[in-house]
Formats: sequence, structure tokens, C-alpha cells
Amino acid sequence: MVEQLNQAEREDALDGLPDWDHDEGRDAITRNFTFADFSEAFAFMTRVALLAEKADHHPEWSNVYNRVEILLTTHDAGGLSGRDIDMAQAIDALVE
Ligand SMILES: C[C@H](O)[C@H](O)[C@H]1CNC2=NC(N)=NC(=O)C2=N1
Repeated sequence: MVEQLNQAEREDALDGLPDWDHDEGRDAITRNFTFADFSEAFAFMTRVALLAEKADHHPEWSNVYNRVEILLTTHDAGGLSGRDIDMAQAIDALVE
């Protein structure tokens, strides 16, 4: 069973992820990425896909040409969990 973050954990986690927005309706975090072209965007998605498989935690996402929109939430918990925060940090590390 995966537990949702409580309010204090949620605030701490979001403070540590300044590039991510909290979608309150979904209880999710989102970040938009823009790359030079489709090839760069898809290469990034490939790297995220490998992270997701390794963690068994998968993004909701979309891609239009050089843009990638990622939403993270934990379906098994019905909202944000530590798994989303870990995944966001790992994704951020890919683009640092
Ligand atoms: C069976 C499998 O472990 C679960 O369905 C995993 C897979 N990936 C997942 N990804 C996300 N984002 N949330 C989940 O609850 C989730 N659950």
C-alpha cells in the first residue's frame, strides 16, 4: 500500500521541487519541458521511460514536437506520494 503525503510532507516536497507545479484538482505535480527539437524531446522521454520502469512508477505525459508535459501522481494512493517526489527528483537530475 502506498500512502499519500500528508500536508507537511507535501509542502516540504514541493519546496524542494521549484520547477514543478501542484495540480490541486488531481493532487499531482506537473512540469513542462521544451527541447531543441523532437529528437531531443524523445531522447528525454526514453530516459524517463527507463527510470519509470525501474521504479515501477509511470508518468502521465504528452509530447508535441519539442515539448513534453509530465504529470506525476500515484494511482494506487489516489494522490501524491513519496514515489512522485522521488521520480520528479530523478527527472530533474536528467535535465540539470
Ligand atoms: C502493479 C504496478 O506495480 C502498479 O500498477 C504501479 C505501476 N505504475 C504506477 N505509476 C503511477 N504513477 N502510479 C501508480 O500507482 C503505479 N502503480
